[in-house]
Amino acid sequence: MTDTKTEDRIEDRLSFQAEVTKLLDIVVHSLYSDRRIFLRELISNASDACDKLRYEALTTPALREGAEDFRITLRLDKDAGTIEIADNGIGMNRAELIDNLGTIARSGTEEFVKHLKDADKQGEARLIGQFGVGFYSSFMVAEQVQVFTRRAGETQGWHWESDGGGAFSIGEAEVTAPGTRIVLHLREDAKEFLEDWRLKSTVKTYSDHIEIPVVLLGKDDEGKDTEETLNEASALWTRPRSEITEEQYTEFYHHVSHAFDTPWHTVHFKAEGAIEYTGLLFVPSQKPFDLFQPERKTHIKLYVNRVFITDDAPEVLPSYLRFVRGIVDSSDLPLNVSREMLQNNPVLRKIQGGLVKRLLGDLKKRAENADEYATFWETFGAVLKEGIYEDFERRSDILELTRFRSSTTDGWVSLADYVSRMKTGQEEIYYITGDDAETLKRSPQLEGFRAKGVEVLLLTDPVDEFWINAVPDYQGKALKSAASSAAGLDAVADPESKDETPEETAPTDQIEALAKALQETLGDAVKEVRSSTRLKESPVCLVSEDGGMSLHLERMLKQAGQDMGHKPGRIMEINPSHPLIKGMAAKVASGGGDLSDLGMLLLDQALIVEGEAPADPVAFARRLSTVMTGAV
Ligand SMILES: Nc1ncnc2c1ncn2[C@@H]1O[C@H](COP(=O)(O)OP(=O)(O)OP(=O)(O)O)[C@@H](O)[C@H]1O
Repeated sequence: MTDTKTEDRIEDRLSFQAEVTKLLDIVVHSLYSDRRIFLRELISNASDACDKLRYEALTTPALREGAEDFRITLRLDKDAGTIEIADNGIGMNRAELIDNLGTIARSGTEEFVKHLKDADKQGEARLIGQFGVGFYSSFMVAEQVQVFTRRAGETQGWHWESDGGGAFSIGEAEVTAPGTRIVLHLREDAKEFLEDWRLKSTVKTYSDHIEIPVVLLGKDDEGKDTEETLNEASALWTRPRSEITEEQYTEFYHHVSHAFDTPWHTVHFKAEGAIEYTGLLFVPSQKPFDLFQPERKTHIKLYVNRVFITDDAPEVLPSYLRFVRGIVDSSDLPLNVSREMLQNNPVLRKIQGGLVKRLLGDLKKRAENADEYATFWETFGAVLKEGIYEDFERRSDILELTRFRSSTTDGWVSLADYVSRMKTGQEEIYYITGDDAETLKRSPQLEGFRAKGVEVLLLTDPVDEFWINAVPDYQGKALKSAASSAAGLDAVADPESKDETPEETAPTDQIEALAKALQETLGDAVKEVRSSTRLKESPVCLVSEDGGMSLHLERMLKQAGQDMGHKPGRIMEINPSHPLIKGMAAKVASGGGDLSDLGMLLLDQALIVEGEAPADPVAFARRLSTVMTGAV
């Protein structure tokens, strides 16, 4: 830290957090093709600052005086080449300035920036566009940015300044009233923003929905002060739907969500009845970056009579709908409701019920268009599925909305689709879990299913392992893992066209003897070795015990470093019609030879097919070499 003295002010010079420097570098070097968005970001921040003061004033009477007549003012100075954006909102003190304008507050963005490769600024920069860079977007147009601010309730004002390089300076300043004034010293190539018309049209395009007036201050020909309000200045959600354009909804979505995509779905409605509220909700078309963060936070802004209360009330929506953005405004909550009071609040719980019903109902309607719904499902399906085990009441609704990859068709299928084409004699809905649909489709456990043309749902999201066990059946048909020992296919009729003669199998007693010998060789690596009815081409596969943990879940837990505390009950199935197994069975029957190497190789082969490493890779390689040597 170095101290410099500017105009009687002692200024501290501080470095930006490394990620901010990186981000600024991208911002300055062509982050967006449309640079106008800096204005949207700054107006959005100013409006948030007013919302915050209005809320704090509800519980802190000392702040009440300044918490009215909110407005955001813009001033152009062509001679100085500056644009000023000022608000009379909450303001910032020194610590907040350093924190807010020196670091990246949002952990997801920070993580993302950390991983940005300098080499690919253009490509990755486009991605960060989804997150929004907020205040830092000023540096797209400004070579120097100054902030003058005073926190409501405090008397000391502060000055912050930076040229967007690695550092900023901060010092005391005289600021007459609470709020924030940002002065952008425009770059030569951004002077176009000094034109009134350019500024006005930008505000109209991007900030019309802001509830607080955005006022352009100026002078008329005689040098008298003028004021012109540039936006509609009424909360968008209070306007009739018919008067709101698609573009206005999208801009509002950008404002509330800090995202840049076009919403996949917009729902704007007024609930009337015992509890009244308005909802304006959006389903994004792109994944918000924090979707899989452990907090699983929802992001709905809660208003009471148009006063912003919080965007952090977990009760507004359940976690499995955390991808939804937007606002809810109710007059049935007390205006002085504190964030704490919102917990277990019965009114809010009812509102949540209404919102969930509405959203799931809308998804159901949108699901009628399979292609459109597929884009939603691919983006948010994994999150929505959490509701299957978290929201018992809505389980069946969510199950109806769930889509699956399938072993017999491309594209997405629903459970209803599956049931409608179940085979004669088939009583169960079969699924298999794993990391990747293509590999699952080819897995040996499914050979028998393939041979009988029985469809198997391919579950590849980690969450599938959890909900699937919570759902015993769908329309009375049990959900059964195709990779479990109990997946009996015997009842399912063979395909009519099946005319090839069945493969000759080894005699049952020989197979039993082989299974016993293998069991001895493999020890407790497997719980049981037994003859298979499912295998058609492969000699061997592993299956889990009926009702036991799936092999995939076992792997997931192992990768997550979780000790399962016991040896899993894996069962090795051998194919009695495979030449290798027949040969081994004959050898056991004739009492000849040591089969331990072959036995271990069989197990390792089954493990490899599962995507696992052989238990002892060195021993595996040695055994394989021995066998290969015998073959040359
Ligand atoms: N005009 C303002 N008045 C008061 N605080 C502000 C103002 N502008 C910015 N801030 C503070 O600085 C923080 C960082 O702003 P910034 O725009 O970078 O991010 P953000 O608004 O939180 O999110 P996003 O990056 O999506 O815009 C804000 O969260 C807010 O606390």
